[in-house]
Amino acid sequence: MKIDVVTVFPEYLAPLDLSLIGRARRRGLLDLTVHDLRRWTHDVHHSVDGAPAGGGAGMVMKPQPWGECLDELVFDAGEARPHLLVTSPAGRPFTQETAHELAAEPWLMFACGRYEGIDQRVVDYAAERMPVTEVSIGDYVLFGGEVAVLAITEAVTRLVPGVLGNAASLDDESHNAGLLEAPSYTRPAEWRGHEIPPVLLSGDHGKVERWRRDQALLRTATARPDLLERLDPGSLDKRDRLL
Ligand SMILES: Nc1cc(-c2ccc3ccn(Cc4ccc(CN5CCCCC5)cc4)c3c2)n[nH]1
Repeated sequence: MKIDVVTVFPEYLAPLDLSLIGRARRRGLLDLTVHDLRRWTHDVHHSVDGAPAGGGAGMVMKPQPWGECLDELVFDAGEARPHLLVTSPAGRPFTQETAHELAAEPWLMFACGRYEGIDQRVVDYAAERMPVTEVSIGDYVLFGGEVAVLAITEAVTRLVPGVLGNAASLDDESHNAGLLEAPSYTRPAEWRGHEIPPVLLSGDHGKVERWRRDQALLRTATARPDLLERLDPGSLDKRDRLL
């Protein structure tokens, strides 16, 4: 998978050099490049923003640097086109389902805005030439798009084959699709007066699986009853319904 990230704070994306994503990059599983948008400015101050048309608070990112960035990274680089992801508080909510959709794409490009966002014409112009999705990681307003890109990049790249060493972790997620995960424990068996639930030390895999399913249902009913509403009724067995 090829990923390009365009930002005025490339150092904000330094965590992408670490851990499993860093290892996947070094192994050639991810071709990830972070670009400084100021590379496509030409004034002495490398300015990337302007006063909002029609007035209002803050500043807006001007279109010219973004246009020249797209020229160099996309239009002048060949026929292929990325899926452009523009993070925004007003975007489509990013979910695990979105992560799976994006993990299947060959080329993603993230546009990290700052200030009050990017001139809308950049999004409209790009959408005439490639798939563009405005995406939000939650109903709160960040200073800019970089944190959202870090979150999305982690969620997507852990689904790319070979990136997450122990593929079993992904299987569990698919098993409990739609529910929150059950609580996890590791040794010691007793810690500051708190014990590991005995069933998990019983060696009875059937009982353990059943206990984890029950816990996932109870946790979901408590923290995210909305997810239960959306569950396919066929995925709940008779016992599940009794909980
Ligand atoms: N999930 C999520 C993604 C982002 C995100 C992503 C990208 C950028 C680029 C800039 N900002 C900051 C910003 C954006 C918009 C406003 C204007 N808006 C007016 C009406 C009320 C809400 C705010 C203010 C500041 C960004 C914020 N935040 N949260």
